[in-house]
Amino acid sequence: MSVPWSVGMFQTAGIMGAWQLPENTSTDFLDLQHWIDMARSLDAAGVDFLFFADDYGYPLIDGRLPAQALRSGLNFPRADPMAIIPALAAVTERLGLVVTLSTTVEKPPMIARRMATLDHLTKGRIGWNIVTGAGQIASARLFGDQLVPHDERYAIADEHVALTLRLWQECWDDDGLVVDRARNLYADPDRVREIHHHGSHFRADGILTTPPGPQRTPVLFQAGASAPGRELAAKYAEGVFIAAEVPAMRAQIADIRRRAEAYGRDPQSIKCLVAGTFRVGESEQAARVLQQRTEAVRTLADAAAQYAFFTGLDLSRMDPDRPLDATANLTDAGRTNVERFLGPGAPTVRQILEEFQRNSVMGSPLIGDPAQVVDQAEEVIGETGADGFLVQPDAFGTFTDFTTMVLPEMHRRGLVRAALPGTTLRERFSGRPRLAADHPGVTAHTTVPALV
Ligand SMILES: Cc1cc2nc3c(=O)[nH]c(=O)nc-3n(C[C@H](O)[C@H](O)[C@H](O)COP(=O)(O)O)c2cc1C
Repeated sequence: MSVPWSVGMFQTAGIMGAWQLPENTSTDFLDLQHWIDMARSLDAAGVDFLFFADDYGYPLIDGRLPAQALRSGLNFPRADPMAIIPALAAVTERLGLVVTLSTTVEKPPMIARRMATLDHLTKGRIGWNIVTGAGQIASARLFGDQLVPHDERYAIADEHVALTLRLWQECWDDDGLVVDRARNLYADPDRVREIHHHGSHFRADGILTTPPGPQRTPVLFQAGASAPGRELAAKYAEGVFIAAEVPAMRAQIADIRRRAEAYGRDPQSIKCLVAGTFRVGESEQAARVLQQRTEAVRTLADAAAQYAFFTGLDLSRMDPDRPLDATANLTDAGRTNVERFLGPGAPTVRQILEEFQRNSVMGSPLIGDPAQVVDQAEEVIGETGADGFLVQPDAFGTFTDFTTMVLPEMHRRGLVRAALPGTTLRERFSGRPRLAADHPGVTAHTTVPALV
């Protein structure tokens, strides 16, 4: 736990909040101006970063997209957030930009090159959210691939990140790019080198052709809280996104920090951000009315389709009066939202559906006037040991309620920084320009002979 808190903002390149409400503007997500306006206002508000979740997958039940997912716009449709990022970099000065790329779908040199390019274009404000893929069943089908079993996806992710880090950390020295016209020397052959990686899942002999940007390696985030997900976070993440009930989040954070210590990392160097919904109004009454309007547009059928997206499980076919079967956790889709509902005092299937109808994956909202929601936020941070929030969009798909009502109250209490230090995302997020000295991207670094 640390003060000041880090504050990031959650989006997808799709519809957000309760799109059925007339005030919701997220239906403009295919209009670049929608994103430009949002990024500008977040830049002015001084939050740490704007984050885009992403996935090639979508809800799938019995091998088909359920009609309900289309009707209600559930994790469908989606655009590609990577295409939006450069435009946002051009109209903002301080805002960090964090984007998701899956280690199951993308190959290491592709991620390394795109992220290194974006590190330049954003002037060191880019971050990578490492995931193995929530909607992996639909994604594998779309790509014509076999569904890779859950734990193997994480083994692939581990090797993927190790290789991608080598491409960022080892191929170029800081002074490899010379651009000396008098000496006719563009890049120095003594300061650029091949890496060689021959692993179980990847093989690479070559060079990342993009020179390092201001951060060299983008800030590394991770999301996916199953046991192997927490292991991946403990090894590589600088920031982790979590969403669950408070006791579960406390346990997840403690577990990630414990595992990080076993990797020789400072456990406090991993910042854990709670995915928080701030349902705020000028008065508690106004906030409750907004919450009711938001809940009213979601049905139990919506909840079932969305649960299927995250877990591959069809709750609508299960006995509503019993808890999930313990074997549910053998699913080869995401497991965070299965593990979350197992164990002592486990809810029934009906209760899980009702929880998903209200809050989907994000846990209970903080509801009230600005002072009340910030009181609740302080409690969540105190009880979980988290380091800040990944703020969900409001009911209208934007962050206006947060930036105009909640953030000023956080500032008044000294919970967030008055001014952002440094210029890069990593400087602001963790106070250092590059990966920490105990990060495996640095400790695993071996000096490789340069080109001759
Ligand atoms: C705030 C937050 C953001 C997330 N963003 C993504 C995302 O962009 N893409 C994705 O595939 N999974 C994302 N996840 C994780 C998924 O919910 C899912 O748990 C994961 O991809 C599957 O891994 P698991 O088996 O460890 O749960 C996010 C989770 C949280 C809490």
